[in-house]
Amino acid sequence: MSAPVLELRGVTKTYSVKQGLFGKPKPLTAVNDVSLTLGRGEVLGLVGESGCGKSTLAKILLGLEAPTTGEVLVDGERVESTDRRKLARRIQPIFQDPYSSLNPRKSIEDIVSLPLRVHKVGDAASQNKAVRDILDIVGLPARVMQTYPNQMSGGQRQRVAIARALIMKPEIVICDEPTSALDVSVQSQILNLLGELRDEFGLTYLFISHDLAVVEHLASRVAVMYLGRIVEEATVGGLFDTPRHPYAQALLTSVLTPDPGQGVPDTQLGMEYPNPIAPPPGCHFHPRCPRAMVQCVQTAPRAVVSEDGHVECHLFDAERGLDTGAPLKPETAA
Ligand SMILES: Nc1ncnc2c1ncn2[C@@H]1O[C@H](COP(=O)(O)OP(=O)(O)OP(=O)(O)O)[C@@H](O)[C@H]1O
Repeated sequence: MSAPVLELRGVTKTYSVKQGLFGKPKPLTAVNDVSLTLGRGEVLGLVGESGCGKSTLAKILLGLEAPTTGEVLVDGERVESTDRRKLARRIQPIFQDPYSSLNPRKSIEDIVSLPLRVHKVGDAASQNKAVRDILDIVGLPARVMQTYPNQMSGGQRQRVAIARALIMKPEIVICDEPTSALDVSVQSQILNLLGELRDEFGLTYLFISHDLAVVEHLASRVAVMYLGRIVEEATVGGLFDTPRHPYAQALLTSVLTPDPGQGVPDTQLGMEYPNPIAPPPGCHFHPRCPRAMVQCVQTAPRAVVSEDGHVECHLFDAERGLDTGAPLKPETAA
């Protein structure tokens, strides 16, 4: 990988959450000690179920939230969330829902030119030309400039959102579920467009999705997130060939189910997603893991690839080395 353009070092974000009217505030760790790097021009996929912390991570990268601990570096330089203006020129978002992320009372020209006006880039004439140019690049005719979001289809609106993100010529684009509100046929058009734009402008993407099949389309590497932690990071090929973490294995199985796009069905993992205010002890995944061992209640095992290519979870004992433990749920143990 080339020198990282974006780096997260041990980033944690904890919110204080009150449960009920008289409940005492409790800490909720939305992002837990996450370290990631993105090389220039790379597409890193970030996958995980709803509530695992993907959007919080995106907000930290966009300077919309400050990490509780840890740091974000752009081109090796530490970024403070107070540097939001500086960050906006380099990192731009594309959000999930083009219906709610575009102001319905503003014309497309106003929406797309807003970043230029906020950052006082050029005069009115050059801003108008920049809007025409970027609309052309994302495949929209100049005549849409005077129309409003409600006069457009979902795919056209997402093209507008992409144009707005790119008008500042950012280096990094945080795509937070950019296609999940769109029809399947439109999804692939938008994914293709994002791929073309990346090639043309050398963009770096963090591509967030709950759907591994969508990530596979664009990303070269994938990070799998569970309860705020990155549980596995691999190349797309590596993850699809030999997923190590049992959660990554479950995600992959869900890609092969006849109802793609729905994340991991609860039925497959046996229970609902845990409450991040009271995460399970030991390995956070153990209550849902079909291969959990008794010891997983205390400690997270390591995934080890055996000589025949099988992935097994092993406990690590300083004296005995790697060892398999006793199954927690004998009835499901393979
Ligand atoms: N401002 C906040 N205050 C308190 N808790 C929050 C806040 N923002 C997020 N959370 C909690 O942090 C956890 C992670 O949320 P986040 O939105 O980052 O997850 P996600 O993976 O992006 O989910 P989704 O795909 O549903 O948006 C959730 O339990 C959420 O309720």
